[in-house]
Parts: sequence; structure tokens; C-alpha cells
Amino acid sequence: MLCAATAHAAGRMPNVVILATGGTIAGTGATSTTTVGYTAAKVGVDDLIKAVPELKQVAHVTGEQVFQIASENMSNEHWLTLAKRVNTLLAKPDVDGIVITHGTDTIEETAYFLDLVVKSKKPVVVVGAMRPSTAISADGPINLYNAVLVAGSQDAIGKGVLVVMNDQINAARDVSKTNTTTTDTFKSTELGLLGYVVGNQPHFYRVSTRKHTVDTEFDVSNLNALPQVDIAYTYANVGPTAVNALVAAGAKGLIHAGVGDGSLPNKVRPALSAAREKGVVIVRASRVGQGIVARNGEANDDQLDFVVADTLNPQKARILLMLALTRTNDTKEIQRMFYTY
Ligand SMILES: NC(=O)C[C@H](N)C(=O)O
Repeated sequence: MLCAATAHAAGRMPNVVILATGGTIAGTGATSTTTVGYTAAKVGVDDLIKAVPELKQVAHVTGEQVFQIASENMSNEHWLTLAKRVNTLLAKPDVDGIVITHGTDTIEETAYFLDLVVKSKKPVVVVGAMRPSTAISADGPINLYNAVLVAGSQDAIGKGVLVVMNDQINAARDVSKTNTTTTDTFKSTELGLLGYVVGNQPHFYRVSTRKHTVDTEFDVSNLNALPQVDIAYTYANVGPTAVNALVAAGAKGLIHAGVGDGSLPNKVRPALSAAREKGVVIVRASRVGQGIVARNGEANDDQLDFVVADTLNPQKARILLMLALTRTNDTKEIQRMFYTY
């Protein structure tokens, strides 16, 4: 077998733990042609593993059912539970890598959260499927097989948390779901994927230069909750209602999903400025989906005391801001974090 893992160097197959959380990869539909309108999160981890007997050829696989949910129901509390379990498992010398099966709707968020809080260089791969397990040409089994190959590979060590779908390897920081239903939905847009899984082997061509895992300052081991951070979306004719409601509901941080380069409509700017004066940390992001939100570009961030999201999309900016707020309220420090991770 071509799977080259540290464990292989020691003359054994890698030990990979599959942590199952639900999603479409564990979904079932009424018929084999049901590819929408199915029920997510039905099949247990043992059956997911049994459905891919080829896994035995590339790793010693064990499974744990951590949750059984559709990923639109993923919460901060789920993330803390999952991250703690991942860190506990990776601290064991006999665990070589972890695969997390997950719904695709929020896979990019869970992967980025773990990328910032996992304290190990060992591979962590998040994987899902766009078709339920009962569908013709279900993509779950091949995605799971590829994910296990990557998680057991020494080439994946130190690369941060990875999302493996559709034969492609993507960095957690940069990958996003870009199509509502197709199997080639996960893209790292202009920043590029890291590699492919072809011929029973991962092939890496690039790395993410942003710090992750063992090189971050975030530690969730003693956390049971995360600071409340919400997202206010902007569009033509938007007013301050959402911003004011989120602040009134207790947000400690707000991501402004602005138009273009994070532009602030005149009707929203005073509400955000007032929120900042109350101590809420404001991060300017963009709804566009790629590109940098430039500091002091579409707004005078120095004067307003705002932070910019750099290239993070709003949902990933929310994650970094929550973790940043576990360390500091200083906006200069938070801006440094957005240029570091
Ligand atoms: N393809 C999927 O997994 C979608 C599903 N709603 C989920 O995220 O759990």
C-alpha cells in the first residue's frame, strides 16, 4: 500500500480514530434517488466504518459517536466538547490521526475552530458528504476512505486541520462550501487547495502560511462556554435594526458582513460606532467570499477602533473573534490575531 505514515515507518499501520458527529454522510433517504429531502444524522459510526471495508487495508480504525446531529445545529458547546476529545485522543502515543465525520453546512466552521485550538501536529481531517448514505453514487464512502488515508499519512503531519472531500485536500482556514448541493462544493477559492488524494495516496503541493494548532495562543481545556459573537449582514437598504438587536441581546463582539471591501452603509455606521463605545468589538468582514478587507480602506478603522477580518469570511471571523475575546479585549491585539491566524 502506498500510504506512507510514521506508523508505517515503525512497521505498523496507523491508528486512526473516527469521531462521528452526524451530517449527510450519516444520512438516509427514502429511495436510492433521494439526494435532497433525506434525513441527516441517522447512521451510527460502526455502520459508517462497516460500509467501507477497504479502511482495514490502510489503517487500524476505531470509531466513537460524539454527537448525531445535522451540522446546521452545531453550537459552541459542541465545538468545545469535540475539541477536548480530539486533544485527549491526540495526546495518546498510540493515536496517529483523527477523522471527524461532519455535516457539510458548517464543516468549514468546525474545521477552522479545531485548527485554532487543537494542540497537536498529528493529522486531523474533517470529512462529510453531499449525498446521503442510501443514494446512488453516495460520496460518503470514498470521502471517508480518502480522509482516513490522509489522517494516517506522515505527509499530513503539521499541516493544520484539513477538509478532505471530492479527492481534494483543503486547509481549514481557507475552505468554504460554494455550492448548495453538488459534490464538488468545497473550494479554497483563489487561495488554492493543498493537494489531492489520488491512487491511494495524499499528494500535497502547498501549505497554509497562517499559524494553527500548536502555534496558536488559544487554549480551550478549561472553557465551558465562548463569548457571544454574532454576525450582522449588509445589503442595499439595510438599517441598524440587526446591529442594535444583537448588541441589546448581549453580543460581546460583532462581525459586520459588509458589502464589497467591507463597506459600511451610512445607516449602519452610527450603530456600529455606538456599539464599539459600549465595549463591543467590531470586525469588518465582507459578504463577497474572497479577497482582503483592507484596514482603513472603506472605513477609518483607526478612528472607529474597529478590526478588519483580512481574508476570513464572516462565519470564520466569528470563530476567531470568539477565541480572541477569551484572551483580550484590546483591539490592537485582536487585529494582530486576525493577521496571524
Ligand atoms: N451535506 C450535508 O451534510 C448537509 C447537512 N444539512 C448537514 O450539514 O448536516
